[in-house]
Amino acid sequence: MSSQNRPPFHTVERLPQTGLNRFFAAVYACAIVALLYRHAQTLVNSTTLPSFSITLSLLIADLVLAFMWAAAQALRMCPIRRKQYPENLKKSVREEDFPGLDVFVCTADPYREPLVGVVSTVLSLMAYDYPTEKISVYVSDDGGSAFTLFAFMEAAKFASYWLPFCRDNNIMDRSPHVYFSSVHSSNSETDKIKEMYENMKARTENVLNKGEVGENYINNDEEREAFNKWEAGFTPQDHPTVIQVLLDSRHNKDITGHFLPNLIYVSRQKSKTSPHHFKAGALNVLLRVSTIMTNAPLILTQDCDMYSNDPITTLRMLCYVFDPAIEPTLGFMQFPQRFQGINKDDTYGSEFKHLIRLHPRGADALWGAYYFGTGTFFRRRALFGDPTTCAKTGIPELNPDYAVKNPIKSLDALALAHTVASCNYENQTKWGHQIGFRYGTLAEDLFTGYRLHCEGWRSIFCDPERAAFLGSAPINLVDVLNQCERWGVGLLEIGLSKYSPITFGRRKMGLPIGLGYCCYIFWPVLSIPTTIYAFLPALALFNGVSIFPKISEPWFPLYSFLVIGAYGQDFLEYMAHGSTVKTWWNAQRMWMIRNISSFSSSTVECLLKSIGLSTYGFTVTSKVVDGEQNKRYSRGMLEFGVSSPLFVPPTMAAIINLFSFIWGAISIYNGDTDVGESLLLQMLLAGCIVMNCFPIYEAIALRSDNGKMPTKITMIATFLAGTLFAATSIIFK
Ligand SMILES: O=c1ccn([C@@H]2O[C@H](COP(=O)(O)OP(=O)(O)O[C@H]3O[C@H](CO)[C@@H](O)[C@H](O)[C@H]3O)[C@@H](O)[C@H]2O)c(=O)[nH]1
Ligand SMILES: [Mn+2]
Repeated sequence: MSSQNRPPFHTVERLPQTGLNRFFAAVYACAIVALLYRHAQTLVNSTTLPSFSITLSLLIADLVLAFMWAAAQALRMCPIRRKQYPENLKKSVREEDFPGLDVFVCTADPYREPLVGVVSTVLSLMAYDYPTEKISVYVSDDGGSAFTLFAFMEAAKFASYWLPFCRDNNIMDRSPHVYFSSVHSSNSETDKIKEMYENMKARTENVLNKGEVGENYINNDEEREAFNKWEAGFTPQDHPTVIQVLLDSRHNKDITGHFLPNLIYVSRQKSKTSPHHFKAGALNVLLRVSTIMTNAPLILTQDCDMYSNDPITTLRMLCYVFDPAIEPTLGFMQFPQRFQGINKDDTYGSEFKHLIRLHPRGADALWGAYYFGTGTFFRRRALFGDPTTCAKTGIPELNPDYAVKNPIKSLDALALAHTVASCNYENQTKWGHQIGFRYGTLAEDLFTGYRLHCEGWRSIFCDPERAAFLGSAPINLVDVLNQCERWGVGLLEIGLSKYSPITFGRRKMGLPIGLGYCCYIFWPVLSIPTTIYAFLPALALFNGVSIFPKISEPWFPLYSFLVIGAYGQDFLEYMAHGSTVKTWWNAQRMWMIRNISSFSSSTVECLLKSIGLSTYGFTVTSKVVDGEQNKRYSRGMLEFGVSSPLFVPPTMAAIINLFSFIWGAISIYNGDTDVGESLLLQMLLAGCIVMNCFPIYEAIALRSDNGKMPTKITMIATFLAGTLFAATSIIFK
């Protein structure tokens, strides 16, 4: 059937708010210009050093905010929404014609990434409604752990029961971990599978707890030989390559006689002396190994905690692959990260509504959605050079067009796979620079997508109602802030490199797309204005110095409009997207905390890194759920507990704003009309920050559980806050 007269595989719709967004942007832009004019005027007229520095600080803060606002507007200009019709695809395309799919799953630490969750993710992906013999799952184990290999050996056995069970009963939750946590009453078949699952889980946990794969857990010589690779001296940081084919779709069948997908365990060679480029390096090894073994034209990259939540996601993706109008330059398709286990009002603002779900719709309309590291289907070819020229790798088998001849277990294929997984293989090659996932940043995901876009590849954002993938988000503040700090470092590494979106990106793709990227890449610079606004107005208030306009001045309504406009738009977008008021409130609180804590720390780290004083690396976010912590999280409490320096800035902001606010309130009560008049905006700002900091006061003074604020942090923050009060009172005098 020609593509003109068949029912559509997908549609695009422009979102109705576009006109309103544009109008509001025009008005708001005028207000920003007026504000900057006021700052310039005040700066010129300022006569004392304190007033000059205050105005300069506010000018810098507002310039950064204005820049980030402009960047976001690029994404608000014409957002679109896409829909897929997999039922139409199924009518027009035969299953035999579906392309092969290589799935990459990365894991890095069996202790921080619990194995039951990791194997459940992989099982959920193996169980797609897709011809099983066309799926190959490659697991990268950067933890170099025999326990991870053992867990996958167990999973391979369990798969031959689990896959037919899902298929025959049309199960939607294909992660066994998720399915068995919700299904209780059942029939004998379910009970049997559940028992097998529990058994697999128990064996995996036993091995991990014992710290060795005991002889009674090993079934045959092939398995024994595999574990023999963990000889003395084998450590996660220093070990040879281990590649183990656990399922071979040409030979291994499930209990109903269907072929199983390929399942391959890969732990690349590591050496303390060669850089391994974290996740990007792991993905490049999988890219090479899979090119040699199966070379499927499509690739799905997945984090170990992001399981498939919808078995037809692969069909949705094919709706674009089979569209000849889109296909030639289609580099990748991104499904948003969505999360399971987030509490009712999302205490830590983990869903990142704008960055993950709303802004990509705008980017999709401009050129293409961002690559978020997980939930992404790539065309293999896109990772090998621009749409017109395929990069040369020097090995015929390492070419996206190569037709694989050797079976995956053949000695030739395995030998070559070991070679390309060795740690020196990439030296003096284009890997990580022009081929594969890109190096040089801890935000390898965004950077790789960005470079692909610069090369001329496009991408598509699919956000179906039922989440395609669900993953875990950290449930304690220190993990949240550490994760953000890493992102911040990674993003600044891109922003400060020769690939900055302001220069390189704008030249390659034009201003709007370059700006759209700035919204992500320069996200950490929000630390500058947020820190200024969190401290300066309160410190000035305490010293009776007015830095904002009086109520009677004509500038007062301008300030009110700028603040209410920005927060109001954000609030309305949250509401329109089905959030609760509390969710929005938490998100804006976390915006403040992240900016003054994680992102200011990222900025410092990045500066230190650029002069060679820091070797900040990729710390894997823990996916372990602690029972007590989880209880407090579900009650919406902020979890401090450990003495992290990242808690100091928010605690200082809490203390300084509280004192200044109380001082202001007392002055007003005493009839000091000047405070009511000229310091009103500072009072309001301090009041809002105090409201945001309620959980911090609670953690300092009212809690006795393990998640309370450590006394050490309270003392350090109080001391620093006191120093700031003292210092400013000298300056302002
Ligand atoms: O040296 C490493 C470090 C991490 N990982 C894997 O990378 C994934 C993401 O790590 P995680 O600790 O979960 O980081 P997050 O901050 O949650 O991840 C977000 O941010 C990363 C970039 O910082 C992206 O790669 C991810 O896709 C994105 O979900 C996990 O599967 C890890 O196992 C490796 O394979 N090797
Ligand atoms: Mn993660």
